[in-house]
Amino acid sequence: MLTVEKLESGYGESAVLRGVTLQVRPGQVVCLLGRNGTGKSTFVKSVMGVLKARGGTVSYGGRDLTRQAPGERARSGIGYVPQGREIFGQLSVRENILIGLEAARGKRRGDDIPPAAVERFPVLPTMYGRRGGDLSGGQQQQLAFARVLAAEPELLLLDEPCEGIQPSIVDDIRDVIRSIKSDGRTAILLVEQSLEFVRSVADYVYILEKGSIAWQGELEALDDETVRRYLTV
Ligand SMILES: Nc1ncnc2c1ncn2[C@@H]1O[C@H](COP(=O)(O)OP(=O)(O)OP(=O)(O)O)[C@@H](O)[C@H]1O
Repeated sequence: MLTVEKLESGYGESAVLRGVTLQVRPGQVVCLLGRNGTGKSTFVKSVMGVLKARGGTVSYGGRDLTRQAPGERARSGIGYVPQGREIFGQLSVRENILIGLEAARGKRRGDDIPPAAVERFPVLPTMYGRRGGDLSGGQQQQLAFARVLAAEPELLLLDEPCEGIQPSIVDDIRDVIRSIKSDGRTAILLVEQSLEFVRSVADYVYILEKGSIAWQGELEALDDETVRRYLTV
């Protein structure tokens, strides 16, 4: 469903991605690993179109999205939870979710939050009136998920969703990812540092090094030697 071919991207003079090819199939959980600074976030941003690709192609469901704006990609069914969550701190929890819905569907249809947004986060409806900025880190991460799940995406891009979050909430996020996976309607491309977390959710793994894919394979093939070679710091 998502096919990225020979993607090149970077900032100013510096080239970060030098021809990255990756695929995500329907319902799959694909993890992108790599040491710090290898370009994992750059990759996800380029897939979403937040950062312009300098070469290569991004296609989704057979459509070439390479030159589409992020909003267009969202309307095609791609949901993005950025690193650092990017909650609107001054807006209420309800507004944060409705804005996600509006962004993905073009315009707002009333003020109803669809059940799909919050069914996995029972705490959120009890906080609809609170400011996003007043939530804890873990609650903000749940809100960031709810904001994209509201539009029922077919592909979810998750950039380090467990970063800076306490262990009990990490377990909750793992449960959410597993529940999305078992529904089988939404594929996930996950950037994650914790190998233990990756082992508990992934189907397929790609490892980035020096701007290109150094290793790829089924989760079961990710052995200690590969981890030492490409991931140990
Ligand atoms: N806005 C930016 N402007 C210039 N350089 C950037 C910018 N964002 C990232 N970089 C550089 O691009 C490279 C890749 O960064 P990126 O954040 O994609 O890596 P990452 O693999 O996601 O790292 P981490 O695991 O630390 O989040 C790094 O050298 C980083 O310093």
